[in-house]
Amino acid sequence: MIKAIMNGCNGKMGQVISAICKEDPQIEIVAGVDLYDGIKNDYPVFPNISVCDVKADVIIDFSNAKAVDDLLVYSVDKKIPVVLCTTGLSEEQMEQVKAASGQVAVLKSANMSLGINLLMQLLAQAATILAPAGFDMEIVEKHHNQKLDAPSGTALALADSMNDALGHVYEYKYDRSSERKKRDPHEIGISAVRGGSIVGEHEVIFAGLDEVIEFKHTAYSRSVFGKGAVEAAKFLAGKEAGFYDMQDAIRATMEQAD
Ligand SMILES: NC(=O)C1=CN([C@@H]2O[C@H](COP(=O)(O)OP(=O)(O)OC[C@H]3O[C@@H](n4cnc5c(N)ncnc54)[C@H](O)[C@@H]3O)[C@@H](O)[C@H]2O)C=CC1
Ligand SMILES: O=C(O)C1=N[C@H](C(=O)O)C[C@H](O)C1
Repeated sequence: MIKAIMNGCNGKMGQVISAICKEDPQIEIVAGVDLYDGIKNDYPVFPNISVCDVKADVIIDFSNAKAVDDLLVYSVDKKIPVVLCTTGLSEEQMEQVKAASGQVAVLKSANMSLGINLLMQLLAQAATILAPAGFDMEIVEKHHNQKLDAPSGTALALADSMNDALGHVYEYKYDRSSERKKRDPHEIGISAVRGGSIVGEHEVIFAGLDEVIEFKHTAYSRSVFGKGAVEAAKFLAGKEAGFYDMQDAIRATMEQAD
């Protein structure tokens, strides 16, 4: 049985993961961490990860960007692999994540769903054909009104998958209201919509001359992220130091199924 610490256990995703693990005989949450203590869980909950003294094989993190610095220190110090799902990290924090992965296994993904991870591969392929043919690339993402970061980590990851495939020559454009000028062909526009209880929608538009191709992913429930994160935790427990992503976990799960 894999023993997991749930960082951000009393949040929306923390509670989804808790419910999934309760039904899974391969993984158990042995401790939680959260600033908010208003939920009763069947494991001990600590207000900060630095005071968590429960032994574990892996940490699953869905918390807040501000919590990630302490999380990385703890993970490196205790040599516990971490599945890092929190979005909105700064560039400095991304450097810290990379540095931590030199000492412990870190799996970072802005989106744990199978659909988005497949979409990244499809977009890389589409971009290499459509961008040189003059198609403009735009991303529109929609999320619930409680989300703190914008644009979503997923929108940035989708843009990165196209930009990586195109040799990193594209700039990301988040706002067109500050200047009056035509769209630069070497930009990827990213727009964020916030409202109600939308779980997560990502639409990628390739707009060419007289034709438009659109790719769209809709998450109808948070369990698509939760299931992916739990599979990622099972994959990462016991792994040697290194930087892993969701594609690594999906590949391993598919190889096991064969
Ligand atoms: N990678 C993925 O597939 C997904 C990533 N996310 C990301 O995960 C994060 C959490 O999302 P939600 O659960 O929807 O948010 P939420 O706001 O419902 O939950 C976050 C929880 O973290 C707690 N928290 C805040 N500071 C903390 C600290 N220093 N230590 C421990 N806990 C702390 C909060 O009290 C709260 O209970 C966000 O960054 C979100 O964008 C969300 C869904 C999917
Ligand atoms: O905050 C959320 O809810 C989500 N955040 C992630 C992101 O920023 O991409 C993933 C998912 O879309 C839900």
